[in-house]
Amino acid sequence: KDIGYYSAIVRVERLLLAERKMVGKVKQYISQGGQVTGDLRSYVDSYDDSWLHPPRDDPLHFAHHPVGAYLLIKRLSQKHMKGVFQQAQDLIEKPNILVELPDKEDLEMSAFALVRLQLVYNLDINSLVQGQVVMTVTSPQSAVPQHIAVTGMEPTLTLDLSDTMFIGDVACRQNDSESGILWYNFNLASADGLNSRVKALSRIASAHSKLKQHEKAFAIYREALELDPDNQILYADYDDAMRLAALGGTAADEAPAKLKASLAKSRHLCRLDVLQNVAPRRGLKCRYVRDSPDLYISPAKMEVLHRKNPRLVMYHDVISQNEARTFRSTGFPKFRRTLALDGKGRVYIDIYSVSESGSIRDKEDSFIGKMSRRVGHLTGLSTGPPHTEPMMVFNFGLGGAIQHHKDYMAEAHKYQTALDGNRMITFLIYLNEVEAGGAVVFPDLDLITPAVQNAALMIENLNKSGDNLPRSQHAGCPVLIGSKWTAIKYIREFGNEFKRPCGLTPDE
Ligand SMILES: O=C(O)CCC(=O)C(=O)O
Ligand SMILES: [Fe+2]
Repeated sequence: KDIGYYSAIVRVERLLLAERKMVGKVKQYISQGGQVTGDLRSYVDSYDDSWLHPPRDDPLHFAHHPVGAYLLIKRLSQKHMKGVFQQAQDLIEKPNILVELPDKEDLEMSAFALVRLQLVYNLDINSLVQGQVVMTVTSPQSAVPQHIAVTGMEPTLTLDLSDTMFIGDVACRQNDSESGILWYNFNLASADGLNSRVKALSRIASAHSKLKQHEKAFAIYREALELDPDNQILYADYDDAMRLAALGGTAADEAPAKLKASLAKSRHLCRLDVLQNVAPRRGLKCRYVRDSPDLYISPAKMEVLHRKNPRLVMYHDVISQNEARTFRSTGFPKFRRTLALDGKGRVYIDIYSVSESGSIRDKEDSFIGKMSRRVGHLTGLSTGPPHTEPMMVFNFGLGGAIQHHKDYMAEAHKYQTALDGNRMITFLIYLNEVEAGGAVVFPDLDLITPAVQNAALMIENLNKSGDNLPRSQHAGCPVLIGSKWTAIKYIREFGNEFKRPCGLTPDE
Protein backbone atom coordinates (compact mmCIF):
# COMPACT_ATOMS: atom_id res chain seq x y z
CA LYS A 1 0.00 0.00 0.00
CA ASP A 2 1.55 3.33 -0.94
CA ILE A 3 -0.82 5.53 1.04
CA GLY A 4 -2.35 4.88 4.45
CA TYR A 5 -4.03 6.47 7.44
CA TYR A 6 -0.98 5.80 9.59
CA SER A 7 1.52 7.26 7.14
CA ALA A 8 0.17 10.84 7.00
CA ILE A 9 -1.65 12.46 9.90
CA VAL A 10 -3.53 14.72 7.49
CA ARG A 11 -5.50 11.61 6.48
CA VAL A 12 -6.41 10.92 10.11
CA GLU A 13 -7.59 14.53 10.40
CA ARG A 14 -9.89 14.06 7.42
CA LEU A 15 -11.19 10.78 8.82
CA LEU A 16 -11.92 12.43 12.15
CA LEU A 17 -13.90 15.20 10.44
CA ALA A 18 -15.81 12.78 8.22
CA GLU A 19 -16.82 10.71 11.21
CA ARG A 20 -17.78 13.76 13.26
CA LYS A 21 -19.94 15.07 10.44
CA MET A 22 -21.60 11.70 9.91
CA VAL A 23 -22.39 11.19 13.59
CA GLY A 24 -23.74 14.73 13.90
CA LYS A 25 -26.05 14.29 10.92
CA VAL A 26 -27.32 10.89 12.04
CA LYS A 27 -27.97 12.14 15.58
CA GLN A 28 -29.94 15.04 14.14
CA TYR A 29 -31.89 12.64 11.91
CA ILE A 30 -32.73 10.42 14.89
CA SER A 31 -33.73 13.37 17.07
CA GLN A 32 -36.19 14.40 14.35
CA GLY A 33 -37.83 10.99 14.66
CA GLY A 34 -35.99 9.24 11.83
CA GLN A 35 -35.54 5.46 11.97
CA VAL A 36 -32.12 3.87 11.53
CA THR A 37 -30.83 0.29 11.52
CA GLY A 38 -29.55 -1.29 14.70
CA ASP A 39 -25.92 -1.24 13.60
CA LEU A 40 -25.97 2.46 12.86
CA ARG A 41 -27.94 3.22 16.02
CA SER A 42 -25.54 1.38 18.33
CA TYR A 43 -22.60 2.99 16.58
CA VAL A 44 -23.78 6.57 17.10
CA ASP A 45 -24.92 5.71 20.62
CA SER A 46 -21.49 4.43 21.55
CA TYR A 47 -19.73 7.41 19.94
CA ASP A 48 -18.26 9.46 22.74
CA ASP A 49 -19.92 12.87 22.65
CA SER A 50 -16.82 14.61 23.87
CA TRP A 51 -15.36 13.82 20.43
CA LEU A 52 -18.02 16.15 19.00
CA HIS A 53 -16.68 18.95 21.17
CA PRO A 54 -12.90 19.07 20.85
CA PRO A 55 -10.82 21.70 22.66
CA ARG A 56 -11.39 25.10 21.06
CA ASP A 57 -7.70 25.68 20.34
CA ASP A 58 -7.35 22.44 18.38
CA PRO A 59 -10.47 21.11 16.63
CA LEU A 60 -8.37 18.23 15.30
CA HIS A 61 -7.06 17.30 18.73
CA PHE A 62 -8.17 13.65 18.61
CA ALA A 63 -6.26 13.11 15.38
CA HIS A 64 -3.19 14.83 16.84
CA HIS A 65 -3.03 12.72 19.98
CA PRO A 66 -1.37 9.32 19.39
CA VAL A 67 -3.92 7.43 21.48
CA GLY A 68 -6.80 9.33 19.88
CA ALA A 69 -5.55 8.52 16.38
CA TYR A 70 -5.12 4.86 17.29
CA LEU A 71 -8.63 4.65 18.75
CA LEU A 72 -10.18 6.36 15.74
CA ILE A 73 -8.44 4.00 13.33
CA LYS A 74 -9.39 1.00 15.47
CA ARG A 75 -13.03 2.00 15.59
CA LEU A 76 -13.37 2.65 11.87
CA SER A 77 -11.35 -0.34 10.69
CA GLN A 78 -13.90 -2.79 12.10
CA LYS A 79 -15.45 -4.85 9.34
CA HIS A 80 -19.05 -3.70 9.79
CA MET A 81 -18.15 0.01 9.57
CA LYS A 82 -18.39 0.01 5.79
CA GLY A 83 -22.04 -0.95 6.07
CA VAL A 84 -22.62 1.60 8.82
CA PHE A 85 -21.17 4.41 6.73
CA GLN A 86 -23.17 3.28 3.70
CA GLN A 87 -26.41 3.35 5.71
CA ALA A 88 -25.62 6.80 7.04
CA GLN A 89 -24.85 8.03 3.54
CA ASP A 90 -28.18 6.72 2.22
CA LEU A 91 -30.06 8.61 4.96
CA ILE A 92 -28.28 11.86 4.48
CA GLU A 93 -27.77 11.95 0.69
CA LYS A 94 -25.84 15.20 0.90
CA PRO A 95 -23.12 16.06 1.70
CA ASN A 96 -21.05 13.11 0.64
CA ILE A 97 -19.47 11.66 3.78
CA LEU A 98 -18.47 8.29 2.43
CA VAL A 99 -14.73 7.89 2.80
CA GLU A 100 -12.32 5.06 2.30
CA LEU A 101 -12.17 3.48 5.74
CA PRO A 102 -8.95 2.33 7.41
CA ASP A 103 -7.98 -1.34 7.07
CA LYS A 104 -6.07 -3.95 9.08
CA GLU A 105 -2.72 -2.60 7.96
CA ASP A 106 -3.65 0.88 9.20
CA LEU A 107 -4.60 -0.59 12.57
CA GLU A 108 -1.46 -2.68 12.82
CA MET A 109 0.79 0.24 11.91
CA SER A 110 -0.96 2.73 14.18
CA ALA A 111 -0.39 0.27 17.04
CA PHE A 112 3.25 0.09 15.97
CA ALA A 113 3.38 3.90 16.07
CA LEU A 114 2.56 3.69 19.78
CA VAL A 115 5.36 1.14 20.17
CA ARG A 116 7.84 3.48 18.46
CA LEU A 117 6.76 6.52 20.45
CA GLN A 118 6.95 4.61 23.71
CA LEU A 119 10.45 3.42 22.79
CA VAL A 120 11.87 6.73 21.58
CA TYR A 121 10.39 8.99 24.25
CA ASN A 122 10.43 6.41 27.04
CA LEU A 123 6.72 6.92 27.62
CA ASP A 124 5.13 5.58 30.75
CA ILE A 125 2.66 2.91 29.63
CA ASN A 126 0.55 3.22 32.79
CA SER A 127 -0.11 6.85 31.88
CA LEU A 128 -0.52 6.28 28.17
CA VAL A 129 -3.41 3.86 28.72
CA GLN A 130 -5.18 6.78 30.43
CA GLY A 131 -4.55 9.03 27.47
CA GLN A 132 -1.75 10.89 29.21
CA VAL A 133 1.61 11.36 27.52
CA VAL A 134 4.27 11.15 30.22
CA MET A 135 8.00 10.75 29.73
CA THR A 136 10.06 8.68 32.13
CA VAL A 137 13.40 10.33 32.76
CA THR A 138 16.26 8.70 34.59
CA SER A 139 19.00 11.07 35.62
CA PRO A 140 22.41 10.10 36.95
CA GLN A 141 21.69 12.19 40.06
CA SER A 142 18.68 10.27 41.26
CA ALA A 143 17.96 6.58 41.43
CA VAL A 144 14.22 7.06 41.09
CA PRO A 145 13.02 7.80 37.56
CA GLN A 146 11.16 11.08 37.21
CA HIS A 147 7.86 11.40 35.40
CA ILE A 148 7.37 14.45 33.21
CA ALA A 149 3.92 15.07 31.78
CA VAL A 150 3.74 16.34 28.21
CA THR A 151 -0.06 16.35 28.16
CA GLY A 152 -2.80 16.06 30.75
CA MET A 153 -5.03 13.07 31.35
CA GLU A 154 -7.77 12.38 28.78
CA PRO A 155 -10.59 10.21 30.11
CA THR A 156 -11.95 9.72 26.58
CA LEU A 157 -8.64 8.39 25.27
CA THR A 158 -8.12 5.19 27.18
CA LEU A 159 -6.66 1.89 26.11
CA ASP A 160 -8.01 -1.37 27.52
CA LEU A 161 -6.29 -4.68 28.11
CA SER A 162 -7.13 -6.00 24.67
CA ASP A 163 -5.43 -2.91 23.18
CA THR A 164 -2.22 -3.32 25.17
CA MET A 165 -2.14 -7.04 24.35
CA PHE A 166 -2.64 -6.24 20.66
CA ILE A 167 0.06 -3.55 20.75
CA GLY A 168 2.44 -6.06 22.36
CA ASP A 169 1.61 -8.60 19.65
CA VAL A 170 2.27 -6.01 16.94
CA ALA A 171 5.63 -5.12 18.50
CA CYS A 172 6.62 -8.81 18.44
CA ARG A 173 5.38 -9.27 14.88
CA GLN A 174 7.47 -6.27 13.81
CA ASN A 175 10.46 -7.93 15.49
CA ASP A 176 10.63 -5.72 18.54
CA SER A 177 10.01 -8.31 21.26
CA GLU A 178 11.68 -6.13 23.89
CA SER A 179 8.95 -3.53 23.46
CA GLY A 180 6.39 -6.33 23.26
CA ILE A 181 7.37 -7.44 26.76
CA LEU A 182 6.82 -3.93 28.13
CA TRP A 183 3.26 -3.87 26.82
CA TYR A 184 2.50 -7.43 27.96
CA ASN A 185 3.83 -6.54 31.40
CA PHE A 186 1.05 -3.99 31.67
CA ASN A 187 -1.43 -6.83 31.09
CA LEU A 188 0.32 -8.97 33.65
CA ALA A 189 0.22 -6.24 36.28
CA SER A 190 -3.45 -5.50 35.59
CA ALA A 191 -4.61 -9.11 35.20
CA ASP A 192 -7.79 -9.63 37.18
CA GLY A 193 -8.01 -13.40 37.02
CA LEU A 194 -6.14 -16.60 36.40
CA ASN A 195 -6.85 -16.73 32.66
CA SER A 196 -5.63 -13.26 31.87
CA ARG A 197 -2.58 -13.76 34.07
CA VAL A 198 -1.63 -17.00 32.30
CA LYS A 199 -2.24 -15.46 28.91
CA ALA A 200 0.07 -12.54 29.67
CA LEU A 201 2.75 -14.85 31.08
CA SER A 202 2.72 -17.07 28.02
CA ARG A 203 3.08 -14.06 25.69
CA ILE A 204 5.99 -12.75 27.76
CA ALA A 205 7.66 -16.15 27.76
CA SER A 206 7.33 -16.47 24.02
CA ALA A 207 8.83 -13.00 23.53
CA HIS A 208 11.83 -13.92 25.69
CA SER A 209 12.21 -17.09 23.67
CA LYS A 210 12.29 -15.03 20.47
CA LEU A 211 15.00 -12.89 22.03
CA LYS A 212 16.94 -16.11 22.77
CA GLN A 213 16.63 -15.46 26.51
CA HIS A 214 15.80 -19.13 26.92
CA GLU A 215 16.26 -19.62 30.67
CA LYS A 216 14.03 -16.65 31.35
CA ALA A 217 11.42 -18.01 28.96
CA PHE A 218 11.44 -21.47 30.61
CA ALA A 219 11.06 -19.97 34.07
CA ILE A 220 8.04 -17.96 32.98
CA TYR A 221 6.44 -20.96 31.25
CA ARG A 222 6.89 -22.96 34.46
CA GLU A 223 5.35 -20.14 36.49
CA ALA A 224 2.35 -20.15 34.16
CA LEU A 225 2.05 -23.94 34.28
CA GLU A 226 2.01 -23.86 38.06
CA LEU A 227 -1.01 -21.54 37.88
CA ASP A 228 -2.72 -23.56 35.18
CA PRO A 229 -1.35 -27.13 35.20
CA ASP A 230 -3.93 -28.52 32.76
CA ASN A 231 -3.33 -25.97 30.01
CA GLN A 232 -2.35 -28.11 27.01
CA ILE A 233 -1.53 -25.16 24.77
CA LEU A 234 0.89 -23.85 27.36
CA TYR A 235 2.66 -27.26 27.42
CA ALA A 236 2.93 -27.22 23.68
CA ASP A 237 4.38 -23.69 23.68
CA TYR A 238 6.85 -24.62 26.41
CA ASP A 239 7.85 -27.64 24.33
CA ASP A 240 8.37 -25.46 21.24
CA ALA A 241 10.50 -23.04 23.21
CA MET A 242 12.73 -25.88 24.45
CA ARG A 243 13.12 -27.29 20.97
CA LEU A 244 14.06 -23.85 19.63
CA ALA A 245 16.60 -23.36 22.39
CA ALA A 246 18.15 -26.74 21.59
CA LEU A 247 18.44 -25.71 17.97
CA GLY A 248 20.31 -22.65 19.17
CA GLY A 249 17.93 -19.96 18.04
CA THR A 250 14.53 -19.06 16.75
CA ALA A 251 13.07 -19.36 13.31
CA ALA A 252 12.18 -15.70 13.22
CA ASP A 253 15.14 -13.38 13.21
CA GLU A 254 15.04 -10.57 15.74
CA ALA A 255 16.14 -8.13 13.08
CA PRO A 256 15.75 -4.59 14.30
CA ALA A 257 18.92 -4.54 16.39
CA LYS A 258 20.53 -2.43 13.68
CA LEU A 259 17.51 -0.21 13.31
CA LYS A 260 17.22 0.22 17.04
CA ALA A 261 20.91 1.01 17.40
CA SER A 262 20.55 3.66 14.75
CA LEU A 263 17.50 5.01 16.56
CA ALA A 264 19.50 5.24 19.76
CA LYS A 265 21.89 7.70 18.11
CA SER A 266 19.34 10.45 17.95
CA ARG A 267 16.99 9.33 20.69
CA HIS A 268 18.46 11.34 23.54
CA LEU A 269 18.29 14.52 21.45
CA CYS A 270 14.66 13.86 20.56
CA ARG A 271 13.83 13.36 24.23
CA LEU A 272 15.69 16.51 25.19
CA ASP A 273 13.77 18.52 22.61
CA VAL A 274 10.41 17.52 24.07
CA LEU A 275 11.61 18.11 27.64
CA GLN A 276 12.94 21.57 26.76
CA ASN A 277 9.67 22.52 25.18
CA VAL A 278 7.68 21.51 28.22
CA ALA A 279 9.64 24.41 29.76
CA PRO A 280 9.42 27.79 27.95
CA ARG A 281 11.56 28.09 24.83
CA ARG A 282 14.80 30.03 24.96
CA GLY A 283 15.25 33.35 23.14
CA LEU A 284 16.51 33.34 19.59
CA LYS A 285 19.52 35.23 18.30
CA CYS A 286 18.93 36.70 14.85
CA ARG A 287 20.60 39.00 12.41
CA TYR A 288 19.43 40.43 9.13
CA VAL A 289 21.03 39.40 5.84
CA ARG A 290 21.02 41.12 2.50
CA ASP A 291 23.18 38.65 0.57
CA SER A 292 21.10 38.99 -2.56
CA PRO A 293 19.67 42.12 -4.21
CA ASP A 294 16.24 40.49 -3.99
CA LEU A 295 16.45 40.74 -0.23
CA TYR A 296 17.10 44.49 0.04
CA ILE A 297 13.47 45.30 0.47
CA SER A 298 12.60 42.52 2.86
CA PRO A 299 15.72 41.12 4.48
CA ALA A 300 15.69 37.56 5.78
CA LYS A 301 16.06 37.02 9.49
CA MET A 302 18.92 34.62 9.79
CA GLU A 303 20.16 32.65 12.76
CA VAL A 304 23.45 30.76 12.49
CA LEU A 305 23.08 27.49 14.38
CA HIS A 306 26.43 25.99 13.43
CA ARG A 307 29.26 27.90 11.81
CA LYS A 308 30.99 25.22 9.73
CA ASN A 309 31.39 21.51 9.03
CA PRO A 310 28.53 21.67 8.37
CA ARG A 311 27.14 25.18 8.24
CA LEU A 312 23.56 25.26 9.56
CA VAL A 313 21.40 28.33 9.28
CA MET A 314 17.86 29.03 10.32
CA TYR A 315 15.98 31.62 8.24
CA HIS A 316 12.92 33.01 9.95
CA ASP A 317 9.66 34.05 8.29
CA VAL A 318 10.61 32.92 4.80
CA ILE A 319 6.97 32.25 3.93
CA SER A 320 3.64 33.61 5.09
CA GLN A 321 0.88 31.71 6.81
CA ASN A 322 -1.05 31.70 3.55
CA GLU A 323 1.90 30.38 1.58
CA ALA A 324 2.34 27.58 4.12
CA ARG A 325 -1.29 26.62 3.54
CA THR A 326 -0.87 26.69 -0.24
CA PHE A 327 2.23 24.51 0.09
CA ARG A 328 0.25 21.92 2.06
CA SER A 329 -2.70 21.82 -0.28
CA THR A 330 -0.50 21.70 -3.37
CA GLY A 331 1.53 18.81 -1.99
CA PHE A 332 -1.27 16.64 -0.63
CA PRO A 333 -2.80 15.34 -3.90
CA LYS A 334 0.62 13.94 -4.85
CA PHE A 335 1.27 12.13 -1.61
CA ARG A 336 2.73 8.62 -1.58
CA ARG A 337 4.57 6.78 1.17
CA THR A 338 8.11 8.17 1.40
CA LEU A 339 10.69 5.51 0.62
CA ALA A 340 14.12 5.18 2.17
CA LEU A 341 17.29 4.77 0.15
CA ASP A 342 19.79 2.05 1.06
CA GLY A 343 23.57 2.28 0.60
CA LYS A 344 23.34 0.82 -2.89
CA GLY A 345 20.81 3.30 -4.20
CA ARG A 346 17.81 0.96 -3.86
CA VAL A 347 14.56 2.15 -2.32
CA TYR A 348 12.74 0.31 0.45
CA ILE A 349 10.15 0.86 3.18
CA ASP A 350 11.71 1.64 6.55
CA ILE A 351 9.18 0.89 9.30
CA TYR A 352 10.85 3.46 11.56
CA SER A 353 10.61 6.30 9.00
CA VAL A 354 6.97 7.07 8.38
CA SER A 355 5.76 9.90 6.16
CA GLU A 356 4.10 10.62 2.85
CA SER A 357 5.45 13.07 0.34
CA GLY A 358 4.94 14.43 -3.14
CA SER A 359 7.29 16.19 -5.52
CA ILE A 360 6.31 19.07 -7.74
CA ARG A 361 8.36 20.62 -10.54
CA ASP A 362 8.57 24.39 -10.87
CA LYS A 363 6.96 24.25 -14.32
CA GLU A 364 3.98 22.25 -13.04
CA ASP A 365 2.79 24.80 -10.55
CA SER A 366 3.41 28.54 -10.57
CA PHE A 367 3.26 28.80 -6.78
CA ILE A 368 5.93 26.12 -6.39
CA GLY A 369 8.02 27.86 -9.05
CA LYS A 370 7.78 31.08 -7.08
CA MET A 371 8.82 29.31 -3.87
CA SER A 372 11.80 27.69 -5.62
CA ARG A 373 12.96 31.08 -6.83
CA ARG A 374 12.63 32.42 -3.30
CA VAL A 375 14.88 29.61 -2.05
CA GLY A 376 17.32 30.70 -4.75
CA HIS A 377 17.23 34.30 -3.55
CA LEU A 378 17.67 33.37 0.09
CA THR A 379 20.63 31.09 -0.55
CA GLY A 380 22.13 33.03 -3.43
CA LEU A 381 22.13 29.77 -5.42
CA SER A 382 20.50 28.61 -8.60
CA THR A 383 17.39 26.51 -8.07
CA GLY A 384 16.25 26.71 -11.67
CA PRO A 385 16.70 24.43 -14.66
CA PRO A 386 18.50 22.53 -16.00
CA HIS A 387 20.04 21.21 -12.78
CA THR A 388 17.29 21.00 -10.21
CA GLU A 389 15.26 18.61 -8.13
CA PRO A 390 11.54 19.11 -7.78
CA MET A 391 10.23 20.63 -4.57
CA MET A 392 9.17 17.96 -2.07
CA VAL A 393 6.26 18.40 0.37
CA PHE A 394 5.98 16.08 3.38
CA ASN A 395 3.41 15.21 6.00
CA PHE A 396 4.56 12.79 8.68
CA GLY A 397 2.48 9.89 9.91
CA LEU A 398 1.60 8.59 13.36
CA GLY A 399 4.80 8.66 15.37
CA GLY A 400 6.25 9.70 12.02
CA ALA A 401 9.98 10.25 11.87
CA ILE A 402 12.95 9.92 9.65
CA GLN A 403 15.92 7.85 10.73
CA HIS A 404 19.25 9.59 10.72
CA HIS A 405 20.75 9.87 7.29
CA LYS A 406 22.90 12.11 5.13
CA ASP A 407 21.25 14.04 2.34
CA TYR A 408 24.15 13.70 -0.08
CA MET A 409 24.53 10.53 -2.12
CA ALA A 410 27.40 8.37 -0.95
CA GLU A 411 30.00 6.95 -3.33
CA ALA A 412 28.07 3.72 -3.74
CA HIS A 413 25.42 5.30 -5.92
CA LYS A 414 27.11 8.38 -7.26
CA TYR A 415 25.85 7.33 -10.71
CA GLN A 416 22.45 8.64 -9.64
CA THR A 417 23.88 12.08 -9.18
CA ALA A 418 25.94 12.21 -12.35
CA LEU A 419 23.52 14.42 -14.26
CA ASP A 420 23.12 17.26 -11.77
CA GLY A 421 25.90 16.81 -9.27
CA ASN A 422 25.40 15.86 -5.68
CA ARG A 423 22.97 17.39 -3.16
CA MET A 424 24.97 20.34 -1.96
CA ILE A 425 22.45 22.21 0.17
CA THR A 426 19.19 21.12 1.81
CA PHE A 427 16.63 23.86 2.32
CA LEU A 428 13.90 22.63 4.66
CA ILE A 429 10.86 24.84 5.22
CA TYR A 430 8.56 24.26 8.19
CA LEU A 431 4.96 24.51 7.05
CA ASN A 432 3.40 24.31 10.50
CA GLU A 433 4.03 24.11 14.22
CA VAL A 434 4.35 20.68 15.84
CA GLU A 435 2.97 20.47 19.35
CA ALA A 436 5.53 17.98 20.61
CA GLY A 437 8.31 16.08 18.86
CA GLY A 438 9.37 16.41 15.24
CA ALA A 439 12.61 18.35 15.76
CA VAL A 440 15.47 17.85 13.32
CA VAL A 441 18.51 16.70 15.29
CA PHE A 442 22.20 16.33 14.40
CA PRO A 443 23.67 13.53 16.52
CA ASP A 444 27.31 14.27 15.59
CA LEU A 445 26.92 17.92 16.59
CA ASP A 446 24.74 17.23 19.61
CA LEU A 447 22.40 19.81 18.16
CA ILE A 448 18.62 20.15 18.18
CA THR A 449 16.98 22.46 15.69
CA PRO A 450 13.46 23.36 16.73
CA ALA A 451 10.60 23.23 14.23
CA VAL A 452 9.57 26.88 13.89
CA GLN A 453 6.61 27.62 11.68
CA ASN A 454 7.38 29.54 8.46
CA ALA A 455 11.11 29.26 9.15
CA ALA A 456 13.60 27.26 7.12
CA LEU A 457 16.64 25.22 8.03
CA MET A 458 19.58 25.33 5.62
CA ILE A 459 21.89 22.31 5.84
CA GLU A 460 25.28 22.26 4.15
CA ASN A 461 25.86 18.69 2.95
CA LEU A 462 29.07 19.21 0.96
CA ASN A 463 31.86 21.67 1.53
CA LYS A 464 32.84 24.16 -1.16
CA SER A 465 35.22 21.66 -2.76
CA GLY A 466 32.37 19.19 -3.08
CA ASP A 467 33.55 16.82 -0.36
CA ASN A 468 30.89 15.04 1.69
CA LEU A 469 30.32 16.42 5.17
CA PRO A 470 29.35 13.30 7.15
CA ARG A 471 28.71 15.38 10.26
CA SER A 472 25.67 16.78 8.46
CA GLN A 473 23.83 13.55 9.22
CA HIS A 474 20.49 14.25 10.83
CA ALA A 475 17.22 12.70 11.88
CA GLY A 476 13.62 13.87 12.14
CA CYS A 477 12.30 13.00 15.59
CA PRO A 478 8.99 11.16 15.81
CA VAL A 479 5.93 13.38 16.00
CA LEU A 480 4.58 12.92 19.51
CA ILE A 481 1.60 15.29 19.45
CA GLY A 482 0.32 17.15 16.41
CA SER A 483 1.05 16.88 12.72
CA LYS A 484 4.26 17.83 10.95
CA TRP A 485 4.47 19.39 7.50
CA THR A 486 7.66 20.36 5.71
CA ALA A 487 8.82 21.29 2.25
CA ILE A 488 12.31 20.48 1.04
CA LYS A 489 14.37 21.82 -1.82
CA TYR A 490 17.62 19.96 -2.38
CA ILE A 491 20.05 22.15 -4.30
CA ARG A 492 22.48 20.35 -6.61
CA GLU A 493 26.08 21.24 -7.40
CA PHE A 494 25.83 21.77 -11.14
CA GLY A 495 24.73 25.22 -12.16
CA ASN A 496 26.16 26.61 -8.96
CA GLU A 497 29.89 26.33 -9.75
CA PHE A 498 30.24 30.12 -9.88
CA LYS A 499 27.70 31.00 -7.23
CA ARG A 500 29.43 28.83 -4.66
CA PRO A 501 33.04 28.54 -5.88
CA CYS A 502 35.77 26.62 -4.08
CA GLY A 503 37.11 28.23 -0.92
CA LEU A 504 40.68 29.38 -0.33
CA THR A 505 41.50 26.15 1.47
CA PRO A 506 40.26 22.66 0.49
CA ASP A 507 38.39 22.16 3.76
CA GLU A 508 36.26 25.29 3.46
O1 LIG B 1 11.65 16.95 7.92
C1 LIG B 1 12.50 16.38 8.60
O2 LIG B 1 12.37 16.21 9.80
C2 LIG B 1 13.76 15.92 7.98
C3 LIG B 1 13.57 15.40 6.61
C4 LIG B 1 14.86 15.07 5.98
O3 LIG B 1 15.86 15.15 6.59
C5 LIG B 1 14.92 14.64 4.57
O4 LIG B 1 13.87 14.29 4.01
O5 LIG B 1 16.01 14.65 3.99
FE1 LIG C 1 17.58 14.87 5.31
